Amino acid sequence: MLLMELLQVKALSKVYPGKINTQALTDIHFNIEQGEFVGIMGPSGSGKTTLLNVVSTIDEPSAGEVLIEGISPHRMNKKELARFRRRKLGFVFQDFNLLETLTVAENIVLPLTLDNRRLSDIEASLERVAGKLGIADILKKRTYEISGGQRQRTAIARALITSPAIVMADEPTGALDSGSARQVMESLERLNREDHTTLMLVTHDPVAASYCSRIIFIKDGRLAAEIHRGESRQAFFQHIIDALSFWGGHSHELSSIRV
Ligand SMILES: Nc1ncnc2c1ncn2[C@@H]1O[C@H](COP(=O)(O)OP(=O)(O)OP(=O)(O)O)[C@@H](O)[C@H]1O
Repeated sequence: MLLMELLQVKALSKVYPGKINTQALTDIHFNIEQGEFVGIMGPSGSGKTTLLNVVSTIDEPSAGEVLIEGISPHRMNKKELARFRRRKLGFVFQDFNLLETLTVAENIVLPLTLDNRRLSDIEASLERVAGKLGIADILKKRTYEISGGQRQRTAIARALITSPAIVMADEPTGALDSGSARQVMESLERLNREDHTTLMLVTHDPVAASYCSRIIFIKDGRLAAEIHRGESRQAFFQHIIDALSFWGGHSHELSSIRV
């Protein structure tokens, strides 16, 4: 497949109005190509979540433009935007956002049932994503009966079931122990490698970030640096640590971490 700019972010700024305005993002430019796995890092308060929220249409930009597959979702009306989100975007959150009263399977297929798909299509899609995420054997369980890592893999399966253009994740490993975090990141890496799923995630965890193919650092709401992964995840991890100690962002916590 030809490389294509799946996401284009142009001159993006975000101001939160208040007694004193907060300039959370200033003149951000970057692109994500189809099949990339991009991490966003930076110190606390640097604007990572704001960036993800504006790019993922949860929030509105104050200036500038976001294009997804060449289309500007921020110009859509409410109904168009809801449909665009459901079909084109996959969301993964730190705290999973699963419905406790539903089973794992029911949670995963929710976006399709909301879209009135045929039952046979829904079942085929469920089988496909559950297999990919290694959760085929827990589909009948309720979400309170499964582990944190399994919950997050359920949430990822739900994000993927519509075959979205891009999956966006905010601290997907933030609520997990290191072993479950690793499994979740390995699942995401596999989805990216085998299916060319395009992923954008915000993380402060350099181990999680080392599974990405590119990291964009932001500081004080501006783009600060960008690094690419070569062959080895170990070497990329070291690059990330070096960049964090230069640009700021949790590097002091890392002295004893194993990759
Ligand atoms: N809803 C809001 N209203 C006003 N100011 C906000 C709002 N959300 C974030 N901010 C401010 O915007 C700036 C960027 O915040 P943001 O949450 O995007 O940073 P972050 O890099 O994700 O931080 P963290 O790593 O701590 O989650 C901060 O100064 C923050 O206080």
